[in-house]
Amino acid sequence: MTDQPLLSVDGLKTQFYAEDAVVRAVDGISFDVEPGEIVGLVGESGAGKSVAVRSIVRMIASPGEIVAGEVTYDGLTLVGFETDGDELVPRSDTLSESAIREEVRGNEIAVVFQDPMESLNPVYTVGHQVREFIQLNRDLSTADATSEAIDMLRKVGIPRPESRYDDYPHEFSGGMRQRVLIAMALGCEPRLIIADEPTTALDVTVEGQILDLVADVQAEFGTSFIWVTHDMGVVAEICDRVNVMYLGAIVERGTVDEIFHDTKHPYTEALLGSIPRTDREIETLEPIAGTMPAATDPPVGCRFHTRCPAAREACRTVDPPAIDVGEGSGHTAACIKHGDDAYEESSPIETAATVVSQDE
Ligand SMILES: Nc1ncnc2c1ncn2[C@@H]1O[C@H](COP(=O)(O)OP(=O)(O)OP(=O)(O)O)[C@@H](O)[C@H]1O
Ligand code: NI
Repeated sequence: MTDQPLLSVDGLKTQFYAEDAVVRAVDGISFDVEPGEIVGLVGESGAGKSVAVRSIVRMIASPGEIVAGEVTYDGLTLVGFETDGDELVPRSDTLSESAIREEVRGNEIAVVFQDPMESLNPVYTVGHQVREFIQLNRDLSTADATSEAIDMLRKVGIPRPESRYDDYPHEFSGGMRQRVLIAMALGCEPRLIIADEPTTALDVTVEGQILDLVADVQAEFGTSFIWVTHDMGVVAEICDRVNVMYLGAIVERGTVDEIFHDTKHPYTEALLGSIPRTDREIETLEPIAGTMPAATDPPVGCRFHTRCPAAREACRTVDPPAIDVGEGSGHTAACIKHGDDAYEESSPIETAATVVSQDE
């Protein structure tokens, strides 16, 4: 492909500073989003998904800080650093926070966060906010924007949108508020929508409706999406490509087909095994052994080795790079099982996963 990616994330690192520890929430992730594609970001709770997408649009508040990496969107530098002596400092071409707020967020990139109240103003009616948001981003008369707002509210499954238009956010349930945010995002026709688990709180019927709507929008406008979820079922339904995240890092990346049918990373495998799928018996579901270590103190070597069923001695020392495991398709796995002699030559170690299976 000669096309430039719409969004490019390279080596992004974001940390939080606690009293006596540094939380390495996002620890050097890289991925691209091509025009018109839906990219999944999937992983367990605490993997760093929300911090990653917030970093992309520079919505990290103190005590958090983006400390390294680059994010470019359509030629604009959203995050960029250069060295100054032995320090990394923001590069001069990096957009200011106000420029990102005014020129990028909303009209170019719409963001749907996990908590809808973060984005809704309690003192204005829902309809007013949706209409204003649409008008801010599209050249529509108030009358046209009002009917567009009502139309979008209907499309995301809000019953009687004409009368709900004049209700305030607190008169909506959490699920309804989440749908309002999705309506806002879709209604302003951005080129990229970043959605952070927007359907997790909704029931499966509504979730299905919204995923269908996303597919329609994608087909009609060629909109790109980053879809954050911990649900592999959602990934299978709407994503083109997937990034699997564990403890601040992307451990496997590939097309949906590669991730599901040619799984290369033991974490992805465990994740798939722990989640209900229509093609598996419920009885075969197994939770991922052990718990994710704290992001203040990620394991040395491979960050997944403490829970990995396939871990060997070498996994304690080698921090695995993303290894190309496809045939030039971009399928990568950060696991030394694939093509590192050190793995072959070292012996299996006891981990949360192997101890559990011995107990059975
Ligand atoms: N404001 C904060 N201060 C300190 N640590 C934080 C803050 N926000 C997030 N973290 C830490 O960053 C890490 C990643 O959190 P994040 O919310 O990105 O995970 P997630 O993958 O989105 O999880 P979930 O699926 O539960 O939403 C966690 O260890 C979390 O505790
Ligand atoms: Ni999150």
